[in-house]
Amino acid sequence: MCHSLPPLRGVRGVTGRFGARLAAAVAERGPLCAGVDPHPGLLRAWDLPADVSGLERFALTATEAVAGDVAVLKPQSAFFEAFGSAGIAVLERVIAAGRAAGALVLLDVKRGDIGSTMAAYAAAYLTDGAPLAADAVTVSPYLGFGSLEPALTAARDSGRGLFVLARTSNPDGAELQNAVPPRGGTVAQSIVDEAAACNAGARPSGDVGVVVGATNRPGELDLGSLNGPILAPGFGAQGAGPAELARLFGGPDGPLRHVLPASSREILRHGPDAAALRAAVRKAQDALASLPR
Ligand SMILES: O=c1ccn([C@@H]2O[C@H](COP(=O)(O)O)[C@@H](O)[C@H]2O)c(=O)[nH]1
Repeated sequence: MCHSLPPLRGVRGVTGRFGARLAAAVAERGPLCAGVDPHPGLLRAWDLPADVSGLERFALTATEAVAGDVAVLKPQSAFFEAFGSAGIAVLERVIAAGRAAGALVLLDVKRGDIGSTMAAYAAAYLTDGAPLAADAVTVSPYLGFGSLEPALTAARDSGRGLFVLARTSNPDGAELQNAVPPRGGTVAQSIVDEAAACNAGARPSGDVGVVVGATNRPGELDLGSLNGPILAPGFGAQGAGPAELARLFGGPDGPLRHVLPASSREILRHGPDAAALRAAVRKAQDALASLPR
């Protein structure tokens, strides 16, 4: 797919590309990706009302507490969308506050549609000046990797990134993602290979990442040629720790240095106290520092 993209328009230098910006942020702050997931249960635990004022207090408190310490902040769009337009307005503020604090904001929206509609999603999330423009978004390739072309082009032309769902952290993903297509391999591997083609030759890393759950079994995927970031949700509340990350991504030629372990509830449950939230981030970062990169 990437071989057929039009040439880069050249509006940004190498330092403006997402892969380069991410590598610099990880070098400075470590690989942890902190999630902002305003679950109704967490709002209750923080003693906040289950309305948009509670959403706003929760999301901005979490963002202001942690965004200055992590390379990547990942708001989960679904929890904001649940409150309609007022929730989206809060999400816009979270994106702005996360970026102002120096984090790269990865908006977890998992969008995927036919190409013409995908172009509208690309305009919404990957275009300078759009109210919901983030540094990167999650996308679903399950309408065909080629359907992502408008997002791939928009991301590349604007210095943004994509994280393509490959082998997700939920147990239900296995049946579809480990299915074997007629040409062999697995569906998930074919997605990794398509992303790798987009990243070929990029230094220090490409702009097209994949999502591979930290909860998955080792040996299912060959990530050696990806040359791009790997978002690994499932670290923390879903049960994966540093040992699981090392088993899944470690080893002499393993892609551990490209991995962004993502944790939401395990950090957020320590709020609303900002110092406690920051301490939870530090604890996760310390645990990750023990991994070879
Ligand atoms: O495969 C995937 C893809 C995305 N997610 C998202 O990550 C967070 C995980 O939250 P935790 O509280 O750390 O479990 C959440 O926003 C998911 O939608 C994922 O879990 N798995």
